Amino acid sequence: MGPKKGILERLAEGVVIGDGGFVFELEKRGYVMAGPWTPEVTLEHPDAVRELHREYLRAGSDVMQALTFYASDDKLINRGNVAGKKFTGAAVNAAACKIAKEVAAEGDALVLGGISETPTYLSGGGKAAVQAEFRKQIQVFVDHGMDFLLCEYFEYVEEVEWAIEVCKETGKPVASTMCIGPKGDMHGVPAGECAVRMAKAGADIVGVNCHFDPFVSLETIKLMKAGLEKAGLKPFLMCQPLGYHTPDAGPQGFIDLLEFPFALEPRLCTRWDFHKFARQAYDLGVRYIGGCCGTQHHHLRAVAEELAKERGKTPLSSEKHAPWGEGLALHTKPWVRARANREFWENLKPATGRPFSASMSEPENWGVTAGSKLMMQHAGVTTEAEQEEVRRFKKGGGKH
Ligand code: MET
Ligand SMILES: [Zn+2]
Repeated sequence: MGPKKGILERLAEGVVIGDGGFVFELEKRGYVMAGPWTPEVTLEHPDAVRELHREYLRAGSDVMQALTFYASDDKLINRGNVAGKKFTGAAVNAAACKIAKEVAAEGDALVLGGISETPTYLSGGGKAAVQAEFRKQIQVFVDHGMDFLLCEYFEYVEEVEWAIEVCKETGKPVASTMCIGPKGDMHGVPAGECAVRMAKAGADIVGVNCHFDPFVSLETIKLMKAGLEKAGLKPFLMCQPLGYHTPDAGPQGFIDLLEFPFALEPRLCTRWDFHKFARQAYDLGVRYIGGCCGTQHHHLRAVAEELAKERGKTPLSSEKHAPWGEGLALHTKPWVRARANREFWENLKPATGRPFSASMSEPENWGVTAGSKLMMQHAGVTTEAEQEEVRRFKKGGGKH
């Protein structure tokens, strides 16, 4: 085998599959604490991290993203290091890089080092202080020869511009995803403008991660794409959404849902939702497709199976998963065998099994929030005239 193809080459040739949600999955498995969400697990339980990388590789993931989320010193020291631990960003990040490289070598995957928003920025620290935090992390990625860099989970475009600037100093390809929805960043900068600013700062790949479901995230990508086209910019597009449905979320996404983070399971997307997402993302021109919080092995495998033709290969774990549920043809019960087909799974509207489960956690907002259009469609309000009526009703404080 010759040298590995780089990320930009792979994106130019076809579609790249990202990874799933590490901190969320490892929280459920007992290795990460919800609240700080910091990844000391790379030092405390490296095997748990290694196993999750392997699961994603088996699902078709082309990139082993080192588990470096929130591993800046300012975050670890002030809001991480649970139970008196004294791990530094450098130590956590170095361990993460080592594990990612080890598993990547078991396949043909690239390795990626990522930085995310900092408490220093959120508490009003200036550019120099914020960039100093990033520089420490990025030095570790350079020392470990990571293939490319990612700025992910930024709520403010100004901070991600500073992040991209530091990443560019390395000469490595840079990807950049903000955790924003169709309403834009937390200062109200529109999504299209955020994309343009990320690209102008030098990002080769731009898009969104986290905070919103696959379909709301694609709405944001559409706005980003329109902004980029208008500005004559052509970075690759990237989308790593939640594995949860969030049509009722406001501008800050799932963080504000009452179920965040411990009762989101009834909102979990199915693998069939991810088939649909992968197709829509691909058709929209998104070439880097993965997942964030809540996404698991089977979501990524669904992306890889949906795009098997485009990629010219199926994931390793398809060995145990016939397309569209066809493995059920071997079931002993005839009524289950009847579900061994695409039509059945594509058209199924899964129940929650909870007699008092509302479809929206804050149904009173359903005409006015980010995904309101989708919510209305779910609720059967399909024509533009009906939707307008709902909007008017909601704006009038519910008075008809
Ligand atoms: C809260 S977003 C977390 C992103 C990170 N890549 C992870 O999956 O853990
Ligand atoms: Zn996430």
